[in-house]
Amino acid sequence: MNVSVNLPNESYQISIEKGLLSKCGSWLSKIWSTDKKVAIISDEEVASFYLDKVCQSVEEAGYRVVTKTISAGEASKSFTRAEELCQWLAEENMTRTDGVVALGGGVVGDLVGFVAGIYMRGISYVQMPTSLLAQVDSSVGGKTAVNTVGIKNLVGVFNQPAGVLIDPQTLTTLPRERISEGLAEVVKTAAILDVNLWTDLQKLNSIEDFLNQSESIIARCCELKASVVEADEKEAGQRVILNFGHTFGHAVEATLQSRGISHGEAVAIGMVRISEAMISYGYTPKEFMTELTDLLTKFELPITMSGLDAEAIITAMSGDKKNKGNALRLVYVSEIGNAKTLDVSFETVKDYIRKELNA
Ligand SMILES: NC(=O)c1ccc[n+]([C@@H]2O[C@H](COP(=O)([O-])OP(=O)(O)OC[C@H]3O[C@@H](n4cnc5c(N)ncnc54)[C@H](O)[C@@H]3O)[C@@H](O)[C@H]2O)c1
Ligand SMILES: O=C(O)C(=O)C[C@@H](O)[C@H](O)[C@H](O)COP(=O)(O)O
Ligand SMILES: [Zn+2]
Repeated sequence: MNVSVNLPNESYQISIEKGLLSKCGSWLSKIWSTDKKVAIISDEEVASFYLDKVCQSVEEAGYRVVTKTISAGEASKSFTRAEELCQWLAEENMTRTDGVVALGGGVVGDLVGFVAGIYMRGISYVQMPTSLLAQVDSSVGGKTAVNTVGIKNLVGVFNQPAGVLIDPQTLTTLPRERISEGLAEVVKTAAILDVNLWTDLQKLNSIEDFLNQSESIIARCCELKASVVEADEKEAGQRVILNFGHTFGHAVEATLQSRGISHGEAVAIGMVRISEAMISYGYTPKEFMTELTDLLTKFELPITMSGLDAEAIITAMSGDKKNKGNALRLVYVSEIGNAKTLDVSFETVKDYIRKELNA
């Protein structure tokens, strides 16, 4: 299955097929000439499963290959890792006419996409996402970033990949809680963009049921995200709806890093929290909450979290990139499959959070 992302300057294809990773060299040769040197960057866990296979296929296609692995986990989305990777690319004499592959989950994708955007002011890169979250969301659309001063994705660039290769077979080695994590972004995508996908998700009985249909659901999520990115590549307006659940979610994720909360778990909690608030003010229909929490529970995701520190959440939210002056731009579901935004003063949000979390 192929999905196109049509942009004024950098259109690209997303190829989705079980087993495609073993043929990634010939896939790559349709995008890059084989005289390029290719730097494949992965994390240690993903590398242990897939790096040899990818290297072999890329070399067989005729490319010169160099490889680098980083530690797995969110802590790698840092300036320090980005600088180390830039230094390594320089040591390997990588030039602007060469190419970089991001092989891994959203952490590798966001970090490597950022490095590819700044090394020599830009070197071509492709995404080979191996986690569900990266296959349905982070590998598409060109948002790249590192975290700093306790704020998620504070520094980054919009940098579209030259192509995205998705092999849903990689989900067989992904731990179950990471499948759940990716399903949080699938639920988000359906909630804001596609009532049909929402009802399809409701018909699934379990994570296993989802895995049986993963290829078509991944493709649907990519199509939906591509349509938003095509309409508003750099988040001047409509793209902001992809941030549903992320204002509170990112703050939870940043403040609970030491407890090992994942992005998807934090987004699940964030979607529930914003929907609670928006239902209480009459912006989101009441029935949405039961449907949302039923889906999240079925996919083994949290819907609430105790012990959140209101002041730490407020501080993390102050760095949200959607903020406009002293207002927070909040994304809410107006009806299933549609989302809208509401600008609310930071003072009002602070009062609400203190009231809710300190109750
Ligand atoms: N750029 C975007 O648009 C966008 C969208 C959503 C999320 N994100 C970012 O993505 C990150 C989360 O991504 P993630 O959930 O993929 O986390 P991750 O990259 O940390 O991967 C999760 C874990 O799964 C392992 N893993 C990945 N693929 C595997 C496989 N096939 N088999 C076995 N293990 C595997 C990784 O080594 C890691 O330990 C966050 O930093 C989030 O901010 C970015
Ligand atoms: O692609 C987008 O746009 C998104 O907002 C997708 C989100 O799922 C993702 O977590 C993104 O990285 C959040 O972006 P940010 O701009 O809030 O850092
Ligand atoms: Zn997200």
